[in-house]
Amino acid sequence: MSDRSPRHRGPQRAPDRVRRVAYQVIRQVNAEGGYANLALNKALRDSRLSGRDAAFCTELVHGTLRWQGTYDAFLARSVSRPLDELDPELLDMLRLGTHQLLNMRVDSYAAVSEMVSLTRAELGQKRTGLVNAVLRKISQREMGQWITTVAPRWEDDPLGHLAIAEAHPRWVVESFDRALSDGPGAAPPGEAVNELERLLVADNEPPRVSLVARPGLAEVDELVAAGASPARWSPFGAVLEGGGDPGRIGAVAAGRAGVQDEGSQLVAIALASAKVDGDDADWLDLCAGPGGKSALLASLVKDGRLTAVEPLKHRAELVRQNLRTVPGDHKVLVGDGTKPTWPAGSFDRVLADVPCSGLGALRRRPEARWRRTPKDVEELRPLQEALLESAISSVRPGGVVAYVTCSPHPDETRAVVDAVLDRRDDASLEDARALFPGVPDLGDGPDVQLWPHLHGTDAMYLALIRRSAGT
Ligand SMILES: C[S@@+](CC[C@H](N)C(=O)[O-])C[C@H]1O[C@@H](n2cnc3c(N)ncnc32)[C@H](O)[C@@H]1O
Repeated sequence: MSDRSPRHRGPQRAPDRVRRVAYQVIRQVNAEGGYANLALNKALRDSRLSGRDAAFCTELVHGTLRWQGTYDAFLARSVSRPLDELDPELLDMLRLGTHQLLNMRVDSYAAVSEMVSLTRAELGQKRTGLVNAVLRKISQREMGQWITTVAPRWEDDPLGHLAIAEAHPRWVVESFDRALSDGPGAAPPGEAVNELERLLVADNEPPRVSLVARPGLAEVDELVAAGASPARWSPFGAVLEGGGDPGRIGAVAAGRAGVQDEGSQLVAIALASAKVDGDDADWLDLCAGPGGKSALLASLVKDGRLTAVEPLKHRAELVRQNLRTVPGDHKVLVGDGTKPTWPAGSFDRVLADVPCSGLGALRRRPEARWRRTPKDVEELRPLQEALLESAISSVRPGGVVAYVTCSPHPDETRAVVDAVLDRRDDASLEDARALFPGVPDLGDGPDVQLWPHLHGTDAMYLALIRRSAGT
């Protein structure tokens, strides 16, 4: 590990290598719209950081990106100009320093001194004075004191307080509050805000690595023998409690098992286990890329086939790769799910796992919460409705559709389902809760919302819709 003590070095010493890699990754993510996980993995490989250095670098990158909106509120009180007048590269430097000072056990003197060296190397000597002065101000208070200083009081504005204290944009906090107050599995009156706090805290914890043993190809026991523990509810799931690279497990390397959140497994299993009378050999995955749910559905369809649709070629290729080990006559179509190339009513079961804001998977993508906007949700709505319409038209009378999102935002979940079902007289909502055997806290139904703080899964939403003959 690098020597992190500045005391034995001269004033012009080289910056710490680990912090430099972390800073460059943060810049790439914030300046170029990159994904933290991809950029970090590449940077760790290229710089050959491993062990404790890699862990330190990961915490610097993930923590800084996850908390950056909150840190900006602190920095706004510590810089004499409005933050949007600061150069973005300087702002990222200040955020990285703030994270070390307030959220990591790095000695204040070391953190400031390291950030001054890094600023000199990356941004030039002229910027070091400002970084030194601002970070010294930040170091004068602890995290809790900063929150008390800048956040609205809980008593006056609990959502505004939580937005700062738990690092989520306010509009996201408000949408989660709506979902928890009157969505499926709503908290009892008066409890919603406490539950909201538990959700936001859970969103700030990196998830455990969750695996799926593809039915017929691998057994959970094989994953357990490789060090995983059985998942709580998915009969095909397992969890790598201590983390680590899942690729080292033979079944994963061979594509007989995969990495998949337990919530994603549960919604696919729910669709596969809904009661359907008569023919049951043709299943459709209407929005398939990258194909995690396709692979699970294809290994569950008995004596039948899955058709997987995905408009983006490179994602359709990922679906093909995910299906390569699953026996059967499965098909991948590159196309638009709203423009079916198959006759209406051709399928017995349809999954519409529609493109969404991804607000249910914030644990996985530290930068995502600050990048999404309410406009994204608004703009996705017509596509979500069109895909659900198409899914219902694609299923035969008596067959079922699962409308799924990895977002709990009510405008992407119930609002879409209600709008589409209001327009149709040939489909109705069914209670889906019985399709999640043993899973607690599913509320009053009929739709199902899973939550990170209650189920340890991504916040997956499922509505089960049955097609009737119509009038
Ligand atoms: C939430 S992801 C699906 C995840 C996938 N079911 C899985 O488990 O791996 C949504 C997918 O829908 C695709 N998509 C976007 N527009 C579409 C359209 N018009 N028709 C079908 N799929 C679409 C996106 O490219 C994306 O791959």
